[in-house]
Amino acid sequence: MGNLNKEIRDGDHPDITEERLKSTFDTHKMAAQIYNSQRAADRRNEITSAVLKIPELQDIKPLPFLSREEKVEEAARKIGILSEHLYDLVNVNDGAELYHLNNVVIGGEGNPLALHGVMFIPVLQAQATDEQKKKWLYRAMKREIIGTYAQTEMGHGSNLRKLETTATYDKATEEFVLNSPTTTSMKWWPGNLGKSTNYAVVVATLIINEKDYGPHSFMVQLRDENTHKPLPNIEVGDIGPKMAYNATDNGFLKLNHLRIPRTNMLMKHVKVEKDGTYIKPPHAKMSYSAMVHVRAHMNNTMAYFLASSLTIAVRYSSIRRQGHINPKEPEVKVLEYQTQQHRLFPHIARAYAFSFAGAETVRLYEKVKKDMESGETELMADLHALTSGLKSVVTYLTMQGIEQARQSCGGHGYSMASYISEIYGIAIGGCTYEGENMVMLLQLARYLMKAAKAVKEGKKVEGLVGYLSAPDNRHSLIDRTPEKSYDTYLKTFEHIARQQIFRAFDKLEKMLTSGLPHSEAWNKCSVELTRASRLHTRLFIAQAFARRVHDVVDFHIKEALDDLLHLHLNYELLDVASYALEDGHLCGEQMNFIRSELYRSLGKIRPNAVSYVDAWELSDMELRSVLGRRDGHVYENLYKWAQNSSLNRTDVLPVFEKYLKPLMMSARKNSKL
Ligand SMILES: CCCCCCCCC/C=C/C(=O)SCCNC(=O)CCNC(=O)[C@H](O)C(C)(C)COP(=O)(O)OP(=O)(O)OC[C@H]1O[C@@H](n2cnc3c(N)ncnc32)[C@H](O)[C@@H]1OP(=O)(O)O
Ligand SMILES: Cc1cc2nc3c(=O)[nH]c(=O)nc-3n(C[C@H](O)[C@H](O)[C@H](O)COP(=O)(O)OP(=O)(O)OC[C@H]3O[C@@H](n4cnc5c(N)ncnc54)[C@H](O)[C@@H]3O)c2cc1C
Repeated sequence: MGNLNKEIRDGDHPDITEERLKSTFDTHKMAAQIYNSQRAADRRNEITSAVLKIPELQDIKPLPFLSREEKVEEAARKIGILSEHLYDLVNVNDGAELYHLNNVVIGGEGNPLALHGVMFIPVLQAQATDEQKKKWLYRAMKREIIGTYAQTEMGHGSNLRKLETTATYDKATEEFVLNSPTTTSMKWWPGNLGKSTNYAVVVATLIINEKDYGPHSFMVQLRDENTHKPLPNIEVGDIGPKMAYNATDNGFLKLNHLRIPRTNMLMKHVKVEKDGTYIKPPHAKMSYSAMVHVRAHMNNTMAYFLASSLTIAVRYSSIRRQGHINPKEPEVKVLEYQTQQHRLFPHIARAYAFSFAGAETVRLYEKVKKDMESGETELMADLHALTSGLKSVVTYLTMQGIEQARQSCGGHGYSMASYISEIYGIAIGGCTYEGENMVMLLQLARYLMKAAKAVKEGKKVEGLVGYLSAPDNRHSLIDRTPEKSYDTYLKTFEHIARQQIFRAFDKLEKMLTSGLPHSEAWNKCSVELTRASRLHTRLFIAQAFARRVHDVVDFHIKEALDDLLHLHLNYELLDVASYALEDGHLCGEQMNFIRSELYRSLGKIRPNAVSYVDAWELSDMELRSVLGRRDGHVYENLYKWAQNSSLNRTDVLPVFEKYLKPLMMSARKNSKL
């Protein structure tokens, strides 16, 4: 049968092997849970092995030692080589395989085709007519052209209805005139817009006969297909270095009365006829589909970022020895400290939870996408509410978890050798892109307030907000349930979310009744509203985790996931317990119960800690971290890694003669006086 932990190899650091030998579950079977099927988990490993055999696809040196130009070039070089091998390495119609290939070969810092795959192709798939697909989509899929999604402007990102770029219809020539009238109207931020792409779907405010029809999508050719020079009336460039993600050329774009044919507006759902007649889409927000596409997939991306940093931190914590618990025994692995466990294990549980919630979200997204193809839009509001809440909560909690992982690695966590700072930098972009987190929490709040209103009016609500109509206990039964029955926990989460939703609703209603205009009342309640959204979303995440554990058949996997779920529920509940203490739903005694369950959980997770992160099956190539090495041989490799520093090329730097020597000479001269 072999070892349950599939990462064990001869020659590994004995401390990490010791951890792996304790595994109570088969890590590859657990990978099947994380990646949603055994086949998907197998394919990831097959792809990694195949990539490792292609020398040109390996990093030329550790990425932190590359300049920005070198990063951009490296990513482009690899994209070129990948194109030659693509069909041998992956099924190009499988998004998960492509995503994995990208993570292994290129990593998260970006590449010239990042937005091409993530938004340009999806927006064409969703919003282009069949004729437009023939013209652009199939060429895009073959990579004959490279595109991006250019929506955000220097002055407006969140409030799409105030985009300043205009697309004015000229009936006489049957063209749209695209114009950026001000500095703030310049497109600013779109990934790969700066230097890589030659096409973009540009989102602009449609004007017909001086009437504003709001944001619409237009296909714009930016650069000559052969010379790559920007076309006339187009200014385009890179916006400069960012916190991270610097292999990507996020760009700016200024359109100067650029004329494009009428047929360049994406018209699957919405139309402008030759005579300027506007035909409405079946749902006003269908053109927001590319954003919903990314939001729906972000849970899994964030779970991946979180799992990556935890893999690094937990593996490192198993070989790092410092201090004593029993003074008579040798120094312990830092993973033995309860504080270290409390710092890391709840985030491991969250990474699993986000992945399971992500799988449910993608399923709903796929259904809505299919419905939309036939003009059916009923579930769009549910999906928008769910993805708005999840993208906000999951990115925020991921940020917290990655930072804890960094701190848990002590000083070496701060070195780029850990690579955690880059992962952090890439991940936290998610708090902002695809809708700033507060803005998106407030979108969910609109949906929750509608549901609360319906309940107050005596109507029954269903689906994601069904619990608002369900019976509630005055007091939580949390300490009176048999072990491994999570119903009472979930009921307590429901109670907390319900109370906060109605608290925000009542506050809003009171202000409205007092005569305050809706938008002002809304603003004055917005902190309470975002709290309601967060609690509703955290309930969903806990429910999705419990649903998955419930469905698992394999005994050992179920047991291991059950331990994580138990930790998750106790940790998360403690985090939001003040809401339940306020109205006496939980009492002090129950808080003690939750705390002691949490500490018990940490102990239960401890022997499997390395295996829980190993189950993500993240190879050394994709982790790019000295601290997170699979074999645990960190110290000698830290030293090797530092040799890459260009400062070590000579023993004495020119700055010595130029600045330091004169400084010291003059100081010495002065002290002799
Ligand atoms: C490797 C990987 C790592 C790295 C990968 C890195 C890739 C990064 C790529 C990043 C790309 C980007 O950021 S692209 C740019 C992303 N930009 C954004 O996300 C902008 C965020 N802003 C918005 O989405 C909008 O402006 C929003 C906030 C929703 C407000 O829109 P509006 O003003 O038009 O609408 P409102 O008046 O607020 O709402 C009117 C009604 O419409 C509903 N509504 C709004 N949007 C809806 C939607 N999508 N579907 C259904 N319904 C919707 C609302 O719920 C309301 O319903 P009722 O309540 O019933 O009336
Ligand atoms: C890494 C990265 C990649 C990106 N890629 C792309 C891309 O490919 N294509 C593209 O088009 N864009 C892209 N963007 C832009 C991104 O989508 C926007 O920056 C994002 O939507 C936020 O909008 P904003 O910058 O206007 O923020 P702002 O709205 O200016 O936010 C500033 C503050 O105002 C608050 N605020 C704003 N409106 C409200 C409100 N109504 N209620 C309460 N508070 C509010 C926010 O909460 C925030 O605290 C990218 C951004 C980043 C960081």
